[in-house]
Amino acid sequence: MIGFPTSFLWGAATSAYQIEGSPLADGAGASIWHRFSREPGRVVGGATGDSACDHYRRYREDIALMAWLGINAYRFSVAWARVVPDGNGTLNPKGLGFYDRLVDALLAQGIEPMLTLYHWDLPAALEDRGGWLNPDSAKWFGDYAQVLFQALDDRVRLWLTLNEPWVSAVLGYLTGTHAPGRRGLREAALAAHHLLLAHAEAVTAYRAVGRHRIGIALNLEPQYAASAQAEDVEAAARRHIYVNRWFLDPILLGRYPAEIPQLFGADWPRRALQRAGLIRAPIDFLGVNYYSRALVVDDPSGRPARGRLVKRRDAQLTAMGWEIFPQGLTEMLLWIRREYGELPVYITENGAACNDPLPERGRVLDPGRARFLGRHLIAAQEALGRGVDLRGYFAWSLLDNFEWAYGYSKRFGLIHVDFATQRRTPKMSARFYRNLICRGGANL
Ligand SMILES: OC[C@@H]1[C@@H](O)[C@H](O)[C@@H](O)c2nc(CNc3ccccc3)cn21
Repeated sequence: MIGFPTSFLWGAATSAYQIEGSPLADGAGASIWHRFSREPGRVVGGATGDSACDHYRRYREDIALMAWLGINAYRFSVAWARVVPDGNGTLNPKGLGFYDRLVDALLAQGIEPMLTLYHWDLPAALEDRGGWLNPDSAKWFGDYAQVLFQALDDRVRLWLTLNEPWVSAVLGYLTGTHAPGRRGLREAALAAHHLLLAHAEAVTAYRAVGRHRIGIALNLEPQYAASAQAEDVEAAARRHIYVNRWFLDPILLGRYPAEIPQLFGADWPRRALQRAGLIRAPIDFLGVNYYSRALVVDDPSGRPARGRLVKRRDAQLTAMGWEIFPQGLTEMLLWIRREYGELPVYITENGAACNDPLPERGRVLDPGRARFLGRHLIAAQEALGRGVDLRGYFAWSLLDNFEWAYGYSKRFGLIHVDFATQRRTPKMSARFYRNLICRGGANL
């Protein structure tokens, strides 16, 4: 088995709304998650990101933990409304100042920053102007990206435009389970199209001023038919288009999959097809967020892909109910290479929610998470050995944090957070990952 290259990035990932807290501090504007989490019934336990991990104030302590962990890279996101409180207008120097200090503190520890421009927390002021349904949203995002490129491209060398635009569009505009909580197939398709145009706007802007590399992080999930019956095989194929190709094709090929308008039918925004070519602004690398596979049965009532997810009776599941399926990571990475050619890839998220025990004498025994990480790193190593240009791995997540609609009820962290006291406790999985990084991933 081929080893990991010495240049391999061993990282951990977070996002602004999930860890920072202080959402309105120092002139920051509200985001759609600040607003959505306050709506009754939206988040388990009525939780909000008001405190989260208090990272806005404790970032130096957290960077010391990163240094102890031995990671050489850290993926974080910028809260758009901290930097541009009304989303498209006056800059907030204090908001930008936080990220300026964060980047400097990371570099001082030899930790490479990977900056995600957008991780679901749209400024609420832009939602009031239609949000991702407004055709101007691409320009709003491009203007915001430009501000960050100017301020940080002298130190940030790895940029991501969007985190999982599929989730933003589908959960934010179809199922309504994420902010802004709207429900409509037409809205989801339109939001998705504008998110893709926004991605292209930022990449194009970066080409004019940027000196380093820019990509996008996508949730990619291999779709398997639950049986050999033709209707299940076809349902899995439809969901593969819906979950994976809907975004990969326009970003990497400049066209939507032919099947997409059929899946959406009359709800598909007609002009989208003509403008798909604008979306292919060549990227330098692809971020793959991998958690699990999907097992699919035919479901004529399921919209838009007419497929339903099932679980094998003997499946090993995480605390999210997601099947633990490391081989799906190898297969997804190999498929991307076959389908879209040689493109550097980073695993920008991979991790598991576990029912961790409470800290006891300064220890949290989470063997399941350590095993999850180990098995997925073996799967990543397999892909490397078969020619995938894999550049790095970012464990989700550095810290237990605000897990969106699940609030604080699901823990993904390598480091336990007691949200009442903000005490951090590295888990067994953190020690496992630290030891693994120390030996460059050898002897997995
Ligand atoms: O759920 C764990 C993480 C989440 O905390 C991150 O913010 C987000 O980037 C993230 N994406 C996935 C995988 N994609 C997904 C699919 C459906 C619903 C929610 C997430 C998992 N996660």
